[in-house]
Amino acid sequence: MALSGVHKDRGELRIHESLDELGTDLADYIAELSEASVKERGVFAIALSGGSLIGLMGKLCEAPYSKTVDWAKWYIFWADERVVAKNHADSNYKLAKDGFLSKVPIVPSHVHSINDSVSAEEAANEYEFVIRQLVKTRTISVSDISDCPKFDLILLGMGPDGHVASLFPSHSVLDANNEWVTFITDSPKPPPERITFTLPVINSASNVAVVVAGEGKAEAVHMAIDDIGPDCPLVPARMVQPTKGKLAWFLDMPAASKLNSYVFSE
Ligand SMILES: O=C1O[C@H](COP(=O)(O)O)[C@@H](O)[C@H](O)[C@H]1O
Repeated sequence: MALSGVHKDRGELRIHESLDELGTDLADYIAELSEASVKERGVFAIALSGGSLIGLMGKLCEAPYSKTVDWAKWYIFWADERVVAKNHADSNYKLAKDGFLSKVPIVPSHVHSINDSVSAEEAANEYEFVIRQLVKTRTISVSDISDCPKFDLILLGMGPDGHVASLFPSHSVLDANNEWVTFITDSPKPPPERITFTLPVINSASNVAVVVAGEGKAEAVHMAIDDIGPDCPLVPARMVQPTKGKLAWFLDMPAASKLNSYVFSE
């Protein structure tokens, strides 16, 4: 790893020389959390995002992880999904299925994707209902300080505008705090109809990792991590602050290139 350290209030920073190195570190991190969770709870409840994240998780499909991870204990969810057919090029499910889920022996009934044949509102409600049933059986743990589900790991990407999941800057979706899963029909990034975990759910997870690569996201990384002062706009990624869980940033050098140098001091 090129640089690593713990920021005073923005979690662990893991900055990598290359995407290859980032991919290996990310696979190690996920495999370690899976092992710890299976040991403690017997299962691993992980929520994926779409976008570049899935490609960066690719090493998990290779040795040694393909053989050593206890895939039968994994339960898969999505932190956000586009409300399109599952075979549509924009589907986060399709992306994960083609790039990851079809390459490892995850139990098909453990893969919890949205109902793509209903409205965004209904899909969000149904998805929350599914999660509620799995919280009752403790397949998904429950937060001890809120009524929210406590996923073992939520993996997030981040857009150049600082959005995470489908929580976009200056959008009212950022204020949703009565639901676990909500919906939008006016996403500034196509497609417009999406469902998304709300901030309280993301911030109740045991572990949240934000995985970001590329110079085009350097400004958003700076806004999400550095001390930027009260007058700067609050990007959604900065609102990711697990209450009791751990936050980790997986960055490549170009994405980290606008961070203030003091963050590297540890
Ligand atoms: O629209 C979305 O974008 C973000 C970021 O995607 P990336 O390709 O820039 O990494 C993604 O995390 C989210 O799941 C997706 O729906």
